[in-house]
Amino acid sequence: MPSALVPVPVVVEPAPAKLNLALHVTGRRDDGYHLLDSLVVFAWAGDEIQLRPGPLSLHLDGPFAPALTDEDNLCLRAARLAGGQADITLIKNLPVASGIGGGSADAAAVLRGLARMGHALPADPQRLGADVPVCLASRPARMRGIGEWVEPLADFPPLHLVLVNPGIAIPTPQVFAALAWRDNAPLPPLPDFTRADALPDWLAATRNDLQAPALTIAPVIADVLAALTAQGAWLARMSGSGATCFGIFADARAADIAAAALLRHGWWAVTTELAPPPAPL
Ligand SMILES: C[C@@](CO)(OP(=O)(O)O)[C@H](O)COP(=O)(O)OP(=O)(O)OC[C@H]1O[C@@H](n2ccc(N)nc2=O)[C@H](O)[C@@H]1O
Ligand SMILES: Nc1ncnc2c1ncn2[C@@H]1O[C@H](COP(=O)(O)OP(=O)(O)O)[C@@H](O)[C@H]1O
Repeated sequence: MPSALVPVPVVVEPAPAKLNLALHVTGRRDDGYHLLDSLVVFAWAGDEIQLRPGPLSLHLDGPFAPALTDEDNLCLRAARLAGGQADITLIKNLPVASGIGGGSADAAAVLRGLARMGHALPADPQRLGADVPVCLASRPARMRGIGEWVEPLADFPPLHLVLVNPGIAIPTPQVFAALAWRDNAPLPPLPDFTRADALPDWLAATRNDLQAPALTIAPVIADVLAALTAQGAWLARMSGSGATCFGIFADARAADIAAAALLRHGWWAVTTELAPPPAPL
């Protein structure tokens, strides 16, 4: 007689892409890390983490899995920091080293997933990366310090986004090292973003200070930004240390048309919207 199949419980945790809608570099600490003031949001487009009971192990799947190795993977480092055991599958949908926090979002998703399996969150998630605290929250937030101060925002308007990566991985330290000026003003005061035009007006008064140094390393970023603008984005800007750029469009149809055109350049391009916050832990 065949033995009864016992379903293995799976915890599925999304790892949404992190987007720095604005990023001002406001100083540098003695240890070389930079002080940031950034408005961060999270998009549906992202990786996926699956956790099954078992000894610690990692399986890589998805279109960008070949760009990664298992040993130094942030998923395993996150599980070790939390003292958790799990058989982890990472579906890698996001380009690697591309300014949208893929590794940090994966690490944060592993920590959230392990918490759902009964493990405590580590007290110091930023040891995994400066972006991990904001990725743990995974909701619109202002991020300061080197990333350890995260203030979630109460309300945020929906956005129709296109993410574009020209296929160049840029190491984050190289971009910070190429900064010409490190002592910029903080972000302007945050308005009530639900007010009509508050977000476009506010974004127009902000920048990504890492965009200029990234352009010196990967000039193709200028082509990506120009293509997003030509497709009708009301804002085209690089995220984090690049090279992924985002365009904000008036509606989903305009974003879809733009993404189709950008794919014809041979670039990675997806339409997406803001992700809902993770289920409470
Ligand atoms: C620049 C940002 C903006 O959100 O995003 P990404 O481009 O990585 O997505 C982040 O601050 C990146 O965070 P994360 O990728 O976790 O950085 P870490 O692994 O801690 O640091 C990688 C390296 O970047 C530099 N670094 C990072 C963060 C920071 N506030 N100052 C820095 O100077 C340091 O040289 C550090 O050695
Ligand atoms: N799960 C992971 N996903 C992406 N990158 C990872 C992961 N684990 C380790 N890394 C390493 O972390 C570095 C930063 O990758 P990533 O977080 O995608 O970039 P960024 O911080 O620019 O958004 C890469 O060099 C990559 O090799």
